[in-house]
Amino acid sequence: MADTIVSPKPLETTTPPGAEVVLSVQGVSKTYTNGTKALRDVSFDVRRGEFVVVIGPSGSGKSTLMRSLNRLVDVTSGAVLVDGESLTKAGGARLRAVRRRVAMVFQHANLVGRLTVLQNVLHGRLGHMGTLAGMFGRYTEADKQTAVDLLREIELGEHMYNRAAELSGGQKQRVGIARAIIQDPSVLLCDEPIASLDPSVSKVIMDMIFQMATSRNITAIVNLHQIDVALRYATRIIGMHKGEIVFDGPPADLTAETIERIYDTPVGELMIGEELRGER
Ligand SMILES: Nc1ncnc2c1ncn2[C@@H]1O[C@H](COP(=O)(O)OP(=O)(O)OP(=O)(O)O)[C@@H](O)[C@H]1O
Repeated sequence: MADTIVSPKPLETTTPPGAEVVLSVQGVSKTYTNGTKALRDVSFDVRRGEFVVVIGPSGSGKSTLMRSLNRLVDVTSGAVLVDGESLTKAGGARLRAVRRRVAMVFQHANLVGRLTVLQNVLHGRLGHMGTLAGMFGRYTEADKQTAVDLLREIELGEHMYNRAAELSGGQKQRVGIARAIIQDPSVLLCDEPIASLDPSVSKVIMDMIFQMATSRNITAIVNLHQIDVALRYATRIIGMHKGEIVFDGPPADLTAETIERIYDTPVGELMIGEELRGER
């Protein structure tokens, strides 16, 4: 697979200098029950408005990290703070409140196929509603209007009453993004959002994630396999290797040497686009 869907020129960053920390990962380790150490003492802070891309070879712990940030995975030690509140220690209603601030876009969108596109977007509001109201789908008029507006923004307005199962892969992912955005999160997690899409659709999806997050000042953390895409969009890149962070900095600092350290492979043997081989 040639991973050259966009040229490696970083977009303008909108990160305000000195913005507040919205996500703090403090000494996080994760050992699965089979003994695999997926994360080893991982620490970093992310500020409002940053667009962070996490790269690393298969098995380096990117998905485990992502899933630790919304507690789909319980960490073995360390802490994750969202807007200063502990996600790792919270339980019950507090946990629900903290998780509400973290939205996720999945590789396969994870929509409910038998429901309409509009209902799928509205699902992003469930965390804000009481159990009964959520069970009976009693969304507020404001929520419904926001969902319709978002669907128009992502150019799926005419499909809002279609069943989600009828959409293409790229359209489903757009709905997944709208569902995450309507949650009004502080942090948007995207776990390999373009891994199952072709290059032209991938560009549309990455542009959409970037635009929707940065225009709303939502901090985004995106797992990607494609280094050239990471360089194009990221305001900051985190490189993982065997469960550890081995690079954390701006795209301009990602040298060929660093790429080799992250992937444990000579740059010439990686499919990263010609520009990156000679010039970095
Ligand atoms: N549920 C699990 N139980 C046991 N081991 C797991 C589990 N999930 C992941 N692992 C292991 O943890 C390590 C990190 O996996 P993870 O999926 O986080 O890596 P990744 O960088 O996201 O990989 P990929 O790019 O292939 O998705 C790997 O060795 C993996 O086999």
